[in-house]
Amino acid sequence: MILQTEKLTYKYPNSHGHTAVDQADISLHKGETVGLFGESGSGKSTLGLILAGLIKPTSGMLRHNGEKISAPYKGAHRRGIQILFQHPEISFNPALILLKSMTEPYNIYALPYSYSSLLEYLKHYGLYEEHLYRTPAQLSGGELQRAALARILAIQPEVIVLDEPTSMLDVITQVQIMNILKDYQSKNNVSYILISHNRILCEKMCGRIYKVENGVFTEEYGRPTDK
Ligand SMILES: Nc1ncnc2c1ncn2[C@@H]1O[C@H](COP(=O)(O)OP(=O)(O)OP(=O)(O)O)[C@@H](O)[C@H]1O
Repeated sequence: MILQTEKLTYKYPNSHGHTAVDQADISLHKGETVGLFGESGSGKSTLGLILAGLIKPTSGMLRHNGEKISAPYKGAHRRGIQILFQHPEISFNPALILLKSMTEPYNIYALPYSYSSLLEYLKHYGLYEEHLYRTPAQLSGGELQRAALARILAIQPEVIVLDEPTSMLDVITQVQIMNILKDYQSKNNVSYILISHNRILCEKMCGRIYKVENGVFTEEYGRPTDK
């Protein structure tokens, strides 16, 4: 089991007692895609933020590869669990050109790269030299989301939380992103948590689905994946 939660609970400090995530028991295996499906406000993104180590649960426990972890993650946990947001701007410093943002993970994790290897790598994401000298505001939503994904995959995480990764994109870019994710998973055995209010997408991508209603996560079995 790569990720497991036990009675994970979260109440926002200003929420007057409302429980955003209510004793969630979630499990994720290596190479698996699990869906979190539910209406707006049901608690999906909050659980995603907890799993990614960006907020600390009010109570409950989270394990990564059997080891108890708590935010902010460090070392292998930090590198191993990543999140792709619906709005990729969140992940980029607005003042930096893309070249600076793209080299960041290589520098943080001391991974080898060269300018030409970076250019070659980015080609697979439909990004070219011309894009590297623009700031996030000078890139389209689709380009920025592909850059966000390229940046995450460069560090070879074990788990990626995909929080509505395609809902702001046109259909062609949606398909591109989903194909990159599927292809990467088949080669690297990465695990995904797919957060979506789109039942069809969840059923297409996920082996298992948790239905989310008012903070309560209930496991359902979706159709087998078509990987
Ligand atoms: N920063 C915050 N402060 C207080 N309450 C919040 C905050 N963020 C979310 N909430 C509340 O927590 C609950 C769960 O929100 P969450 O964003 O996790 O839902 P969601 O299922 O991801 O919704 P969506 O599909 O619209 O993104 C909602 O009632 C929401 O209003």
